[in-house]
Amino acid sequence: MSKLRVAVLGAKGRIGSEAVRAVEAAEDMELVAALGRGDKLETMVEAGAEVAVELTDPESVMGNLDFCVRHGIHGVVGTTGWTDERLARLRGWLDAVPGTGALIAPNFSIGAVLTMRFARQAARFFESVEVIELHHPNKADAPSGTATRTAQLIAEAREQAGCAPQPDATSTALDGARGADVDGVPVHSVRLRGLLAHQEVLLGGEGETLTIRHDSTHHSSFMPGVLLGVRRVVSAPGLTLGLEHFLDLD
Ligand SMILES: NC(=O)C1=CN([C@@H]2O[C@H](COP(=O)(O)OP(=O)(O)OC[C@H]3O[C@@H](n4cnc5c(N)ncnc54)[C@H](O)[C@@H]3O)[C@@H](O)[C@H]2O)C=CC1
Ligand SMILES: O=C(O)C1=N[C@H](C(=O)O)C[C@H](O)C1
Repeated sequence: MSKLRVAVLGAKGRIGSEAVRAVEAAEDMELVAALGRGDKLETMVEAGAEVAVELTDPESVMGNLDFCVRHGIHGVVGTTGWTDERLARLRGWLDAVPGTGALIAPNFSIGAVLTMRFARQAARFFESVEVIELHHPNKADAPSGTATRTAQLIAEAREQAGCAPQPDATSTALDGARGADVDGVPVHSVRLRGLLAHQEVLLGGEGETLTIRHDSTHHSSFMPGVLLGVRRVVSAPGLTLGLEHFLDLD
């Protein structure tokens, strides 16, 4: 069986270095390029990469994906900073190169994917819902990509179910006290030394609350999802948003 030829972009970063180790350890994959900032993307083409695992930063990701798609290299993308406009641009590039696929995974860990799924399921049954994400203080963006996606999924579910806007009688507040508003869902970001990646979804109704909490305590939590993405993206042309599409969830 021939091995999948994989490149990692952002190979010296916190998650990128873990991905390099995971790809090297996978029996069905060969790491053919491990690129850091300033390295030439052409190296991937010369090395015959079939899939690029993109783990850089929001400033770099679009240029890297543009290059990958133009060269028929599939993308498995964990980098954050996605907007509707960016997703539409990526879809356009993928449409122009039929057969090429890209997975955008706001979170590669199974627990985080399930948190998003459970939050979406629960959202319509409660009057109130807020998201708290907690990360290490070196994280560049806030809110996290996972929290943003979680809030979007909650908002979609509530809109489909015809839920009323959340009750909130706040009439005066310090800037930021009520968090960021993501499609009507308050999202609060904590940055704390000692943490890695954590999220709570708080749901409240009359006389009860439900808390869904997920903790990634090591970057290894993301690796089964990264490897699954690499294996599946080669036969999933176009844009796949969320690892859940590659998991057999109900
Ligand atoms: N989807 C997921 O499950 C996860 C996503 N992330 C996301 O991955 C991204 C990276 O996170 P960290 O590793 O913590 O950051 P980091 O800052 O430790 O690593 C990023 C690396 O990318 C490099 N880089 C920047 N531009 C580049 C370019 N054009 N080509 C090649 N390398 C380049 C940087 O020099 C750095 O070494 C962030 O957006 C983060 O939110 C992080 C963990 C899990
Ligand atoms: O920067 C991180 O660390 C993480 N980034 C992703 C995000 O923004 O959601 C995934 C995970 O939370 C870790």
